Amino acid sequence: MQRVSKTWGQVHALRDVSLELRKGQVLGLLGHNGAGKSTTMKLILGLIRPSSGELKVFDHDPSAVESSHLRLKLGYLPENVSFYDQLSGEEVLTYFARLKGIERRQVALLLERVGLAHAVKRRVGTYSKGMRQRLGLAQALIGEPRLLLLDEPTVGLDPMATRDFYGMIDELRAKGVSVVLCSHVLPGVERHIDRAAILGQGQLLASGSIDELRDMAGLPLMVRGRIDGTRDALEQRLSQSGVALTRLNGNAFELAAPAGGKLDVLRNLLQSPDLTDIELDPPNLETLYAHFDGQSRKQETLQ
Ligand SMILES: Nc1ncnc2c1ncn2[C@@H]1O[C@H](COP(=O)(O)OP(=O)(O)OP(=O)(O)O)[C@@H](O)[C@H]1O
Repeated sequence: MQRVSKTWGQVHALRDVSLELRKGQVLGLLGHNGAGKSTTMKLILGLIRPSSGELKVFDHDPSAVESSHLRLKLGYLPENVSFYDQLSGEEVLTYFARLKGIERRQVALLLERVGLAHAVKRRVGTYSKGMRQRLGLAQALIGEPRLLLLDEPTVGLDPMATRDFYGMIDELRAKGVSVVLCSHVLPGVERHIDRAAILGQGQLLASGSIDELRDMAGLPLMVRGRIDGTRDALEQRLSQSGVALTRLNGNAFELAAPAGGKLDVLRNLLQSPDLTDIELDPPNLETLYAHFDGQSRKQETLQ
């Protein structure tokens, strides 16, 4: 995507967004409600066209009529999956496979892969929310797509099913499948994505690998530890390098080591003979998301 904008009347759903996704990469697309995530997915699918800018999927304009063959390479799980309730899971998937021109043979394998083998003959109307979501995933995987677009894929999945889902994403990534993953459920996502793009009010607030986002944000490393005896000496030593120590219960403490000076702080800590425990908590995806989103809201208030 090169400087892509999309407007709906007065609404700027996307403004000047540039993004790139390579083969076998998983991109986490993050943003608050209405930030432009679904719009981005619909543009990639060719369901809508950009108001300006350029968008290419496998080197083609996805909305061009002659690009209909492209759709065979794409798999899409919409945010709200809805199926024909009167059909069984097997019938639903067979129907979607036929629409995509894919052999029925895949249907049973896919249902097994998403853990629905026991319910293939049951009517979808009797499925639980998580089972419907699994069926949605199976539908997105029909025809072994090269690019998967998943809108809130783990909504309704229990912790084990969520773990299985991310295991599946890791396998697909290893096979060279590219994935765009929209999620509001951030904990646990960062290990499975190569890059994150954070959208806010239709604008790209930040994008890069987790390490790049950490460098950009310059947030401190949170350090928690325990010390045998008094914390006074350590407190004094750290205050010389401008780091304040917060006393917690018992003889535990917490401090925020500045991004640029964290190694100095850690060396200082490790030299303390009384240190009995230490835990490091680098900024995670949730903290980074809150940072970039908060920064853009602050700027908006100032304008
Ligand atoms: N067909 C449409 N007509 C008018 N406005 C639209 C249309 N589709 C989206 N919008 C607007 O574009 C903006 C971006 O919407 P989008 O659905 O892309 O957000 P989102 O990030 O997917 O949000 P959510 O997390 O709530 O699903 C919103 O202000 C939305 O109201």
